[in-house]
Amino acid sequence: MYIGRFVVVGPKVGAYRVSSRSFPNRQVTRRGDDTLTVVPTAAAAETDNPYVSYNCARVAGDGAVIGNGSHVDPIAEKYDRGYPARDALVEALHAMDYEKDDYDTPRVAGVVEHDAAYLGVVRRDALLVREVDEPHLVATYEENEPRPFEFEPRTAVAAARTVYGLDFEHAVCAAGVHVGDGGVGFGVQNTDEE
Ligand SMILES: NC(=O)c1ncn([C@@H]2O[C@H](COP(=O)(O)O)[C@@H](O)[C@H]2O)c1NC=O
Repeated sequence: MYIGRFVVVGPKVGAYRVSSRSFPNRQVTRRGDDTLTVVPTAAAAETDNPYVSYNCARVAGDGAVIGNGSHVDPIAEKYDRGYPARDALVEALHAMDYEKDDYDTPRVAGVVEHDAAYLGVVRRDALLVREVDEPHLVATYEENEPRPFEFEPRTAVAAARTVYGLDFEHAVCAAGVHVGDGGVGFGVQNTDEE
């Protein structure tokens, strides 16, 4: 099954996976200490599609923000300025709305804190934002309603590796986050890594 891009978040651990039919030549790279970015690889054809490169994970507020597009930045900025995670998700997802592409692709996002997690999706027909106390998944296609999801990893690296390996089609790259007592850790899984 193809579900496109998706996030899985629970307290302490979360992950984001790029799955893509149209733009497979992409990877997650670190930008400084507090940001992960999706960028085209050298093999990628040039495109003016505005949705293929963006910050997919940022350290912010009491934890980390992940998501499938440029809305990650305003969510992180609001959350960092003191908005509760729920409100940062609602405001930024509502302001940016679903993507204006051929598929009306939803925007999905998650916030991971040490003791809580939040996820949201803005689609053509709905804006849903929810606090969760166990891991949940939401994706751009098919699985576009947040639902509980069994997710065992306990580190950022394991979270990235786990979502990359899930049995949904067209895996491209993935980012993991872990929010511990000592701060936020990131993990990355790209196609050419073991
Ligand atoms: N965030 C992303 O990495 C991303 N990659 C592709 N899209 C959008 O989704 C459309 C469909 O892409 P695909 O066929 O790869 O599922 C693309 O034309 C583009 O507008 C994206 N936008 C949202 O998921």
